Amino acid sequence: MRISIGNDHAGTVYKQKIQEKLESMGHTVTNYGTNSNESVDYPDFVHPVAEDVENKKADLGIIICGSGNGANMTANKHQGVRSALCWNKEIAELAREHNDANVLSIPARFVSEELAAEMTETFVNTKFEGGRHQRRVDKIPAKKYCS
Ligand SMILES: O=C(CO)[C@H](O)[C@H](O)[C@H](O)COP(=O)(O)O
Repeated sequence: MRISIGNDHAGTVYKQKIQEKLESMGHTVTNYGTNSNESVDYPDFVHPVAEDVENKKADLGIIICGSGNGANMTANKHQGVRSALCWNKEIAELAREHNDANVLSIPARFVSEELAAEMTETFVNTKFEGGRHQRRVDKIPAKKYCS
């Protein structure tokens, strides 16, 4: 898979570990940084990931900030992006199975590096179930209520 990844200063170490794991699994990773621990603004590093997913240049995105919320909010501003804030493997699995999430948002300051890597593996390896969930996912865009 083509996977784009972005993070702020809170997620640099986690990103490095996750990128290594994804590459060892055979995925092609595009890293938008930051690669430093110096304070930065998470939208600058999350928008490029969401744009790749929106424009189908990436199959999935991984975004990491301190709480996961700012990154998640940023990604979900993009058309066709369904970014899920996840804090355990079960939530990551459900985000794919039920919500067809295409971006995983990781709260680096609230999960261990090991759990972050495990959630990533689960997210990438889990398929959308479709069926009743497809109907619900189709209703997520707000325009469905405006037409
Ligand atoms: O969690 C975040 C956004 O949702 C960011 O990663 C920041 O870490 C958070 O806003 C805290 O910022 P700080 O400059 O590291 O104190």
